[in-house]
Amino acid sequence: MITMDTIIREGNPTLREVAKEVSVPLSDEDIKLGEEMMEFLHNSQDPVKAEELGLRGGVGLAAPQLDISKRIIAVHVPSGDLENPEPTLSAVMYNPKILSHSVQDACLGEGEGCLSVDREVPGYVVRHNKITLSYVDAAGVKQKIRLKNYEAIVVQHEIDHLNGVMFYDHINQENPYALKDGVLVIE
Ligand SMILES: O=CN(O)CCNC(=O)c1cccc(Cl)c1Cl
Ligand code: NI
Repeated sequence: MITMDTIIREGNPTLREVAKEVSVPLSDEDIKLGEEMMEFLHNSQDPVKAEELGLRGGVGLAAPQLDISKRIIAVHVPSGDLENPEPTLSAVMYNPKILSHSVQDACLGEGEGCLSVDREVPGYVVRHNKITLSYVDAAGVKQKIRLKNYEAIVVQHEIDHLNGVMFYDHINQENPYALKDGVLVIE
């Protein structure tokens, strides 16, 4: 089971490597890893389990955060509305690739956090507002989807991990809250 002890922290060189594509058809090992990554996200978002296991909450996770330099990410974005418990996006993605993106940029008003970063790093993380993404799903099927707003931001945070990029690499050092005209701030 993945716990906070499994997650490597900044300073570990694996976080700065470009991860390798996984072979398709998927190996049992890679399928099992994806399942464990998704289980971690579920546990981290469950108040009882998170407290029991001492987990920080997360809506995404990338294999390099487990010191495994493979292009595998898991995302589980709850709808945030108790009436409708269905997540807005829940998937394990193998070899995810951004095929195209909007001109429109966006950032989260609250900034971003990372389980591999044991500190707050304030500031806007400007990303693409909309992306067209291809990936291989847990069943080994090639998928092509379009994402926007929060879901697109989360997936970009995870794909950054596959390329050795940390969220704070995008923050303007002079003025962390500087914004170019037209950037959408997502609250
Ligand atoms: O790489 C994944 N993590 O580090 C998990 C913890 N961070 C989050 O869940 C998180 C929090 C805020 C904004 C974004 Cl975009 C993300 Cl992804
Ligand atoms: Ni992260």
